[in-house]
Amino acid sequence: MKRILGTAKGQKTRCRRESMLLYAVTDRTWLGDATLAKQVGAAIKGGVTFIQFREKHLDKEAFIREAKEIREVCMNYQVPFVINDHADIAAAIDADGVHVGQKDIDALDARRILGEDKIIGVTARTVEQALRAQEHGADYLGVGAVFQTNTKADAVEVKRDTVKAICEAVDIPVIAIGGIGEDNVLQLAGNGLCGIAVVSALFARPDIEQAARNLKRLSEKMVNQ
Ligand SMILES: Cc1ncc(COP(=O)(O)OP(=O)(O)O)c(N)n1
Ligand SMILES: Cc1ncsc1CCOP(=O)(O)O
Repeated sequence: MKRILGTAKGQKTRCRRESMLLYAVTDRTWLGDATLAKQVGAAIKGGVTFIQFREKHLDKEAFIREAKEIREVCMNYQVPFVINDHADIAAAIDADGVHVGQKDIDALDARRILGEDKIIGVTARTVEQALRAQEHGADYLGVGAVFQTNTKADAVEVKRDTVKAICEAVDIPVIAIGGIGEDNVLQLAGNGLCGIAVVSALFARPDIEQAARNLKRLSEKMVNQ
């Protein structure tokens, strides 16, 4: 069932649709001599509108240290900053929110941990999951993998019809993720998406700022087509 949410006067919007246009998910795989903070800075300069800190191989101490550094960069540029999986760490370092999957804590529990003002993103691969997440207070949905990806070993493909059905079913912003690059962004047009989430199409590129510029332009075109 559709629920009217959003931007009416006096209503709280934790998550503006414009911030979902180009959502970057961090990954240290391609760091080389750079720092993640530098890479994230370049991505934001190029037009990234949202950052998710997703690091699967750091111990807790390094995770928190690095997350605080990236939070600082995002604060300087006033770009929303969420943490993947760990609502407790998001609360501890005062991140803007958390992104959780179907195997992580539920949005209701994340909301209990983070409070009313923080952003909660949820991964959804079916309309049922999407509606449940919305009902449980999710602020946006990440849907994917929409294309083949080498970045997430256990990624499951979500068909285009399902992406469209999810966008039609919910009122919160929906972004696509998984295997998205400059060559295929426009294939996502016409489904009701608010933007794209990318990892390798940014962080594996030698010129991250330029890659962000290109992806932002394409995402805008995709959303408005
Ligand atoms: C924006 C966005 N969408 C989907 C995901 C995937 O989340 P999840 O299913 O929890 O998988 P992991 O990221 O934990 O591997 C995401 N991270 N971001
Ligand atoms: C985190 C995640 N969730 C579904 S696919 C994916 C990885 C996307 O990475 P890439 O943009 O490099 O394909």
